[in-house]
Amino acid sequence: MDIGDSVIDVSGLRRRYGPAGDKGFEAVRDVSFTVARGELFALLGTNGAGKTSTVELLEGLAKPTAGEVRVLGHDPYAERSAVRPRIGVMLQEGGFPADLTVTETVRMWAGCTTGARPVTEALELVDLLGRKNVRIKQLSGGERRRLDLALALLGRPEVLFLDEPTTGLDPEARHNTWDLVRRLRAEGTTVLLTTHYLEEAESLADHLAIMREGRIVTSGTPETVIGSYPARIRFAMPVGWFVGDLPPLAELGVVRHEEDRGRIELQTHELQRTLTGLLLWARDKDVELEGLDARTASLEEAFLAIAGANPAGGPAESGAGLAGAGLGMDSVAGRNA
Ligand SMILES: Nc1ncnc2c1ncn2[C@@H]1O[C@H](COP(=O)(O)OP(=O)(O)OP(=O)(O)O)[C@@H](O)[C@H]1O
Repeated sequence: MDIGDSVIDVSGLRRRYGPAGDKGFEAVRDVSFTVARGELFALLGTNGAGKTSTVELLEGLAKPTAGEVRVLGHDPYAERSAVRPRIGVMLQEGGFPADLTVTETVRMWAGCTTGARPVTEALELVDLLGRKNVRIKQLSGGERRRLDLALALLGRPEVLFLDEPTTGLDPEARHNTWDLVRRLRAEGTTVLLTTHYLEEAESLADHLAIMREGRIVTSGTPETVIGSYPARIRFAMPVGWFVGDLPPLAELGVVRHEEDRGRIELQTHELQRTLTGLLLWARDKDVELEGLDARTASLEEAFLAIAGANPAGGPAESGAGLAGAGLGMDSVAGRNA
């Protein structure tokens, strides 16, 4: 990646809460990544993995214990006045005065924002125009999230930080938010997103990183992260036939297989080769593989294997995974290229 093109540069980032030693807690441990201009980067991880602690450092809300952050070429903490007008921040908890109406809230925010969008435009973007005279305390949780987003977008930011933007939204509002984020990205906005919705990351992200216990344990494009986990082929063994009757599984490219009461699952990194071998065998033997189902791994499977406390099924030897702990995005993505 051309460094001149990057909008967010994070290197060796650490964040400790409390004092050094056992009494403190290091929530971010040697995190490095780069986000290019116009890209959507998703930070994923289980509860407590360190996503918000990391994003707050990028937003300039706290000073790193160690390491470097550059947003639009500046230190967002030390040079806050240079960075703040160019970024939009949607925090997990907005916290607005409960008695103000939606319009009053946006107007108040616009008063502190350089080059703010008109109130109507901001509310239209997030589908809240119909609720403009409603008081904050009467909004639903999902409507408050959308108001948070409207405020983050008010100053037409070059970089947008979205911390779990669709939590609490119904499916329609979530899809509308995704469309809006896609539109903003198409207009050149760089977006850093944290989310627990893997479908959201899979569908929106150009690059993603999965954190566990304060570290990035894997990163790359959604395709490379998913591609390092095996595809699965499932079928019922024909009556009278056994796994041992199949061609040697290693020759078919199978890396692992399981059998449960006649149901077979083959795992492979070469889905086409394995499937072809299996189907040719079935044709030669003139048998039907009932319930045949072949699919690549999903981001959810990869996530559970990587970020979960109880990893199941490992990454490809050459792929991303726990072996990548502590590596920055480029080095891990490079291994998957
Ligand atoms: N102010 C604080 N003081 C001490 N520990 C904290 C503080 N804030 C967060 N932590 C701890 O740091 C760790 C990382 O928290 P963080 O909120 O960054 O995780 P997260 O990945 O954003 O989680 P979630 O998905 O639940 O929002 C957690 O163990 C949390 O308890």
